[in-house]
Amino acid sequence: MISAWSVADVRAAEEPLLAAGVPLMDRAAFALATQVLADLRARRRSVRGSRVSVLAGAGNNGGDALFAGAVLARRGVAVRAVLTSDRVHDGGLAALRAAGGRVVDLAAAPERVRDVAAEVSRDDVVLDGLVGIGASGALRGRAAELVTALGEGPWVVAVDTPSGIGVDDGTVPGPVLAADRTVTFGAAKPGLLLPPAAHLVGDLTVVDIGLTLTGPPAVRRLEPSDVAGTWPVPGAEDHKYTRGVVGLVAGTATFPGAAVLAASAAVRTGAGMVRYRGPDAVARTVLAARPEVVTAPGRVQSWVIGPGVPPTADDADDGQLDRGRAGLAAARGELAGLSRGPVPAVVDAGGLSFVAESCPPWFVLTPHAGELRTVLRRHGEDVHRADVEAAPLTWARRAHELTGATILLKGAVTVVVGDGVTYAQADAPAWLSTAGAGDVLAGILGTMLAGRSAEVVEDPALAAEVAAGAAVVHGLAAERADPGGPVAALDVAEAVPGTVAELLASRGA
Ligand SMILES: NC(=O)C1=CN([C@@H]2O[C@H](COP(=O)(O)OP(=O)(O)OC[C@H]3O[C@@H](n4cnc5c(N)ncnc54)[C@H](O)[C@@H]3O)[C@@H](O)[C@H]2O)[C@@H](O)CC1
Ligand SMILES: [K+]
Repeated sequence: MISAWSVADVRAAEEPLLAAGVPLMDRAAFALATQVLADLRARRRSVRGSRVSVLAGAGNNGGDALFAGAVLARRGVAVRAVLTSDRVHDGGLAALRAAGGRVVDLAAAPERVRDVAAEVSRDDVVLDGLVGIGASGALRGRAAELVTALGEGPWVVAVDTPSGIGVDDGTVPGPVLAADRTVTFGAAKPGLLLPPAAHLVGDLTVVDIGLTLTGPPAVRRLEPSDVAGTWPVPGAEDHKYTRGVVGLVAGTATFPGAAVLAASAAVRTGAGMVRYRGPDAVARTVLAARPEVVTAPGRVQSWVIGPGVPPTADDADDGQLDRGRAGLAAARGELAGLSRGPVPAVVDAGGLSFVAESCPPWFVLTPHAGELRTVLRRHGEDVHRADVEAAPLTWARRAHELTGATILLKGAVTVVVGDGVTYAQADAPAWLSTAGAGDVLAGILGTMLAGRSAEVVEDPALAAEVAAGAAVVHGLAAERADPGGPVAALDVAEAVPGTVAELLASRGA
């Protein structure tokens, strides 16, 4: 798992060490320089004679970059520091000069921004030390002008964070130089994992500078090993009810495919059984694709409600909205017969249209940005889809506060907000953004929740962890279905058994 801590937590962890005179900046700068040397060797074989620009802002972030520049200059790299502010870290600047680095002061010569940007663009590596965890708002002044003027070209290494991202919330309020690599100090920061800023981070390298971070992380990212470690493997005593039965309310005569995709994914993820609830015509289509599915009512350990169901009854919902409402009531534990007490539920697509009332955390809503906007508007928030896309964490959190449910906000980076926990999962290859991918995710998640049904109802934070785990499995299955090309949703579902087998095999490794 990658854990990210807030700026306040990182500063609190630094404080006692700085008071004790621990040379944190030296450690950070040395680790940064070591990484840049490795990148230079990998990219152009020889370090000597290569050219590096250090973009240095006013604070300690610039200090890190300048000290690293000094280390590089001593190794024979031609280093140019570009200063964007009339303040600069004196020690860092002195070290760079002493090591033979050149200095361009843009604060003193603002008219040179374009020319300097053109020169910097031709370098082998650019170190972005304009601003780090001290950033407030969008990048301003000469720093903003320089970043805007810089074209594509050099390999960009961001120092601690890509300058100008919302370090705690992952927003991108203004110009940011997209990094190929981010070397971050002490711990990852939330904005490095959260969208949209996460798309500007490149490869993330977390450097240990001796900070001890206590308390829960602000944002986590599960890795495959985390999912492998908690996957329920059936034993000799298990049967379909202990494995978990998934109740599925999905599809209509107009959208039968969603039911097939969600059912296939649930079967392929290892559900003890899938009970399909829906119109006869759709049930026949589902059975034709997956004869393992059962259509008789009975006990379930989780519900999946809404894939392929329209949001309003006027759009020929074929009775699915009523079946979905009944399923949700059962998941609350209010309908004896359909389940024994409360069970987890995945609420997707059309199912989202009736989650107005307060939900327990074991309800996982799985909207994309447009659907989240609709849920929020129903709760009185004046919000547009673009707002959700610009600040996914903020709005997923708000939806969690308003509904009580765990929120899985789908996107290239999926954000999951549950009871006191947040996950940001970047598992999905871009090829996965196709019709039906969400239906498959719902089936995978429903099965994973059914397998740990009682635990999820008992532990308010667990639904979020399972949801993040489902995003991992979904992404891995997509890669397996087609490494590097177009991928069809049903192929992703079919790739889940191999994915799970690989995860389980890695447990012993
Ligand atoms: N505190 C420490 O002990 C350590 C700090 N480290 C480095 O220090 C950084 C934090 O240093 P600082 O607290 O000095 O803060 P930063 O260097 O991140 O930024 C503060 C400076 O940037 C300016 N600034 C803020 N927002 C801006 C914006 N939107 N546009 C343009 N300029 C803006 C401010 O006026 C201020 O001068 C970390 O990110 C890390 O790189 C590391 O050396 C590790 C140890
Ligand atoms: K930076």
